[in-house]
Amino acid sequence: MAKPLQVEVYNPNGKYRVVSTKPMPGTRWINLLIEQDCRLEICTQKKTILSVEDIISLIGDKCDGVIGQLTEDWGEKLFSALSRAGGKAFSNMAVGYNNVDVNAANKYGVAVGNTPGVLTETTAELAASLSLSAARRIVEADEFMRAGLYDGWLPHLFVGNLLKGQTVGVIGAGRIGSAYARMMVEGFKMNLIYYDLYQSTRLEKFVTAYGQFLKANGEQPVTWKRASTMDEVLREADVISLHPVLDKTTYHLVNKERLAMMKKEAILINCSRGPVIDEVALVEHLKANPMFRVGLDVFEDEPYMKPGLGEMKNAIVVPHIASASKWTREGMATLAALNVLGKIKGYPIWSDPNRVEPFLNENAPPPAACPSIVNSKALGLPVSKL
Ligand SMILES: NC(=O)C1=CN([C@@H]2O[C@H](COP(=O)(O)OP(=O)(O)OC[C@H]3O[C@@H](n4cnc5c(N)ncnc54)[C@H](O)[C@@H]3O)[C@@H](O)[C@H]2O)C=CC1
Ligand SMILES: O=C(O)C(=O)CO
Repeated sequence: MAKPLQVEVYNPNGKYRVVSTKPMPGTRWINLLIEQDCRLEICTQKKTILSVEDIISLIGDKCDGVIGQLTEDWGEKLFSALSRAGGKAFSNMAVGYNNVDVNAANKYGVAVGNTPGVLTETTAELAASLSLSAARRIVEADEFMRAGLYDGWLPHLFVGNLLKGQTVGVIGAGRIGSAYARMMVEGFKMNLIYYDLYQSTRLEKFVTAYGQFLKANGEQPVTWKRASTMDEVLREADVISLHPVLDKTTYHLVNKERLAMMKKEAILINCSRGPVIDEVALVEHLKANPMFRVGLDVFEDEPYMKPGLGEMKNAIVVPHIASASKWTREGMATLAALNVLGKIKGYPIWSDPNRVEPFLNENAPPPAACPSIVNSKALGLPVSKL
């Protein structure tokens, strides 16, 4: 028999058994669970990505709920194991849940939570950082400096792109895409073109109002346009940032043909999910177009990069850190724990997953609701009146 995974146990006599597959930042989430009579078991095994078998062993014979990670494969096997153990709730510590087979969860009556809202600005800030770093070639310049190659100012040294007055393109203007768009428009006075299945009226109103403000101050106003196709964004924008969910419709959304539509000196940013870009085609495109630059937080075969990507000077690569601010990660842990706790306690579902602030206020008890359950309708769960 395989050796059991290492766990740390809090409140051993708690009535409800909750498992967290990883230690998570902060302590509030731990306290919230143990104050509500949960025995919490946190897997502390030194193994970055747990297998399905590892998680089945953590679930064991009795488990009321699990807090898991986006690196885990939550499908039929795990939901059936959780259901057999009496579990009714699982929450990803992430807003994206492409690692979860929601139909399988529905089949076993397991509620699936995610953590929207708390990571919107943090993720958008990283997309903005990558945009700036790519435009001004910051990583290349840093490497050059550290290599001792700088021997004096030169007119052509690391010349990049001025963002002001250029066009920023956003694909997927939901919570994060809209926050990124606002940062780039307001911060750098860029014009906006976006593509989404839905109209983002709040974003449009923001850019209109900011444009009017600039005009009233004698400056060139910024503009916005909602594109009717994604290709329009790719052709027109100078900086393009990808923020859709990953599903069948967005897999390889950016492929060889679409890369060819983009401007030769365009910048492409991906802080959504790796498979939204065909990474093999991207490597070829980067090789053929040295002035084209990318900033990537996510990768098609995470944690691996496709061959050649790591050697490309025109690529900035960071290890899926877009949501990595202390406040956000602690908030994600809190929301994930409250999703599981709320379902165990029979609480209703919070009516607006875009308005999660009441759950994050450390000076007040959280509302008696599950902050965000993605399959609440399918399971017929009641909605909170709060
Ligand atoms: N790199 C990281 O650390 C992080 C990555 N993410 C990723 O970002 C994604 C978006 O998060 P939110 O903005 O909170 O979600 P959201 O649901 O508010 O926004 C997603 C948007 O994508 C749009 N969309 C869906 N299919 C599309 C298509 N085929 N073409 C164009 N637009 C499409 C939707 O209409 C929606 O407006 C998450 O699902 C997750 O995968 C989120 C947080 C951190
Ligand atoms: O929340 C998500 O979807 C993430 O990728 C976490 O950073």
